[in-house]
Amino acid sequence: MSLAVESRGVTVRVPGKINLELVVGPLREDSYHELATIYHAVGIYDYVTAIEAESWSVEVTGATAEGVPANGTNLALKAAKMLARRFGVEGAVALSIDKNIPVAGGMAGGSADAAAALVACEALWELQLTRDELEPIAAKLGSDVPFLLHGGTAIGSGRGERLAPVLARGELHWVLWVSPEAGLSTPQVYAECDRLREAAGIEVGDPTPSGALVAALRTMHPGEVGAALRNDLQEAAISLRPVLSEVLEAGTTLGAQGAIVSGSGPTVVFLVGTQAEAIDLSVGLAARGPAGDIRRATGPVAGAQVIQSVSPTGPQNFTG
Ligand SMILES: C[C@](O)(CO)[C@H](O)COP(=O)(O)OP(=O)(O)OC[C@H]1O[C@@H](n2ccc(N)nc2=O)[C@H](O)[C@@H]1O
Ligand SMILES: Nc1ncnc2c1ncn2[C@@H]1O[C@H](COP(=O)(O)OP(=O)(O)OP(=O)(O)O)[C@@H](O)[C@H]1O
Repeated sequence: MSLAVESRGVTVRVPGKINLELVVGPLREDSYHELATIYHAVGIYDYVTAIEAESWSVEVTGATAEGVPANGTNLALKAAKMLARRFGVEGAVALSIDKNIPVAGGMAGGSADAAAALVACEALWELQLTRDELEPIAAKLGSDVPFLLHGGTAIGSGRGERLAPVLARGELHWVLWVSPEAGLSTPQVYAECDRLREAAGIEVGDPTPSGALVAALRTMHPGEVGAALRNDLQEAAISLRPVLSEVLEAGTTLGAQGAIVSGSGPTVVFLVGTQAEAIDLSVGLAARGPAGDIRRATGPVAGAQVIQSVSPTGPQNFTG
């Protein structure tokens, strides 16, 4: 995307995330669940451009734009306004979002756009803030937003907003099954998880990340990482969307080394060993799996990054 030269603007690229591990603890008094999660940013991107403007606005285009609000409820616009309020910025911005991350798909697309809007506006307004300094505002916008500021692979605790880096060298190859139906609501999936636990008489304690996954991430061996994937919301997502169990089974039968629902779903992700295996699995799933959009991505990738900045003196491009 390129900007008109007469306007000052910044474009940020931001990835979606999956949760390699999502251990859901008890419901807290503030209505959030205590979590132990391992976030992993994957190379499916939204692009958020912030241009100096007289009044606040947002427009949404791109492959997955349908259903995304182009008004004050858009999380990216909320993020830009919150940053302006916090630092006494008087101007406004016109945001445009080029959307490719599945919507309500469990890949934190709205959170990604919010993180991107913070990074874009911070650069546009020359606030000189570090990512760590943006984190408290990010956490107010949503539990997943701080992670999308950083990307990579990281442990999340608290309600998911407290981050610690994980040593993960190398690259993982993923095949994604994206639901052709509407997405799932995150609060509904958490509520279904509570309901299923209550019905089964299951009481959970404080969540802790499993050593097995952290150890597997040190070698990045796909068989070991695949065997250690865990998502406590998976059963709830399947309960609300039964086709997901067929999707998981189809990918496993076709040779995936790991198969898991992403976050609150309904996107399903499969881990394979190489790019060639990813192509083979995509072809097999498209031919024999339940109907869905099949995509490929690698991870980990960086979080929100400025890729272009335009001023009256001309554009400046950044690699990323
Ligand atoms: C499913 C995940 O994507 C896994 O990373 C996140 O936990 C959801 O993160 P998010 O979409 O940024 O969620 P938020 O916007 O903070 O919260 C939306 C709703 O999800 C539920 N929620 C979220 C996070 C959490 N730790 N416990 C919860 O129960 C709550 O009902 C909350 O009202
Ligand atoms: N910029 C945005 N992009 C996508 N959805 C947005 C945005 N702003 C607000 N929304 C609203 O948020 C809802 C959830 O969208 P999102 O794509 O973030 O879900 P998700 O990927 O399941 O989230 P998570 O994985 O963080 O639980 C959408 O249905 C939409 O109404």
